[in-house]
Amino acid sequence: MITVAVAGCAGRMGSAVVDAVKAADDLELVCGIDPSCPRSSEEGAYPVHSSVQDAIDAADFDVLVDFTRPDVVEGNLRVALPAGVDCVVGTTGLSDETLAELAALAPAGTCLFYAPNFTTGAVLMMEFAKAAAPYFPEAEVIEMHHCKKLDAPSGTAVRTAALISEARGRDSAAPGKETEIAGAEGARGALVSGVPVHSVRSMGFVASQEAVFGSLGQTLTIRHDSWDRTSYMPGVLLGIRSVGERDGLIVGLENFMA
Ligand SMILES: NC(=O)C1=CN([C@@H]2O[C@H](COP(=O)(O)OP(=O)(O)OC[C@H]3O[C@@H](n4cnc5c(N)ncnc54)[C@H](OP(=O)(O)O)[C@@H]3O)[C@@H](O)[C@H]2O)C=CC1
Ligand SMILES: O=C(O)C1=N[C@H](C(=O)O)C[C@H](O)C1
Repeated sequence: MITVAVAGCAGRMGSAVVDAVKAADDLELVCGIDPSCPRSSEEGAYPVHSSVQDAIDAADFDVLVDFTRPDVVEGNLRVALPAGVDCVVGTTGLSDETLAELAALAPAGTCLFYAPNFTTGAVLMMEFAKAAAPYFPEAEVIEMHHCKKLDAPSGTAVRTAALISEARGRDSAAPGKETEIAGAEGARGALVSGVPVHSVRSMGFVASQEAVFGSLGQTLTIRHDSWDRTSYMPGVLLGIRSVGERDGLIVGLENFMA
């Protein structure tokens, strides 16, 4: 049995993870961590703590899952990793440098696993974008999310841009040569790893992304949509089941996909 604590258990993702862990025969939900936690406390089915330190003081668990906030996750990991708790992190907004620094806080045998996106479809979308990148001089990323998302651009878009940039080894030719219209700066998006990234926030979306490639007389669009947060759960459970056998920093669900 793998024992699990879920940070952000009252949130959109955290509450779905709680349900998925409870439904899995080989996993045991030890507690949640969430200072607001209305849903969990009402249900009363499992203890909910207001900090990771309180959770560690109260009970042992093998894995901490974190779906909290970009301004909270680092503090949670600074407590959990030195205590030797394997961490499965979906919260976006941490830089590569910070992830490496946090992983170094953990004793040998402890794993920090971060996936900017836990859906198999988004992992494949990024792999296909990486494969296409060398063949197209232009590439741009458009990501579309629900209005309550706190960060922009999305973690998936940042990772996709980095993969495109690595695969083609040069910046896009497009941005920077246009005349900016006063009051409309930013129309060409944010340059991430040399790739323009555009963020849309609207009701109706959960999470969608297009990687748009262009060359002479042709475009290639690679698109992924998550229409429901259940799409992330198989990947999160795979991460929980896999981290115990791994060590150090691992970035990306592709590392565990067969
Ligand atoms: N990697 C992936 O596949 C995915 C990643 N995400 C990422 O996950 C993160 C969470 O997203 P989402 O579930 O939509 O956000 P929510 O705002 O719905 O959930 C976050 C929860 O964390 C709580 N929280 C705040 N501070 C703490 C703390 N110190 N300890 C524990 N919990 C805390 C929040 O409480 P309060 O509301 O009171 O602040 C809230 O209940 C985001 O960074 C998002 O980008 C989302 C979907 C998929
Ligand atoms: O906040 C979200 O909802 C999502 N966040 C992740 C990201 O920033 O890429 C993953 C997915 O896009 C949903």
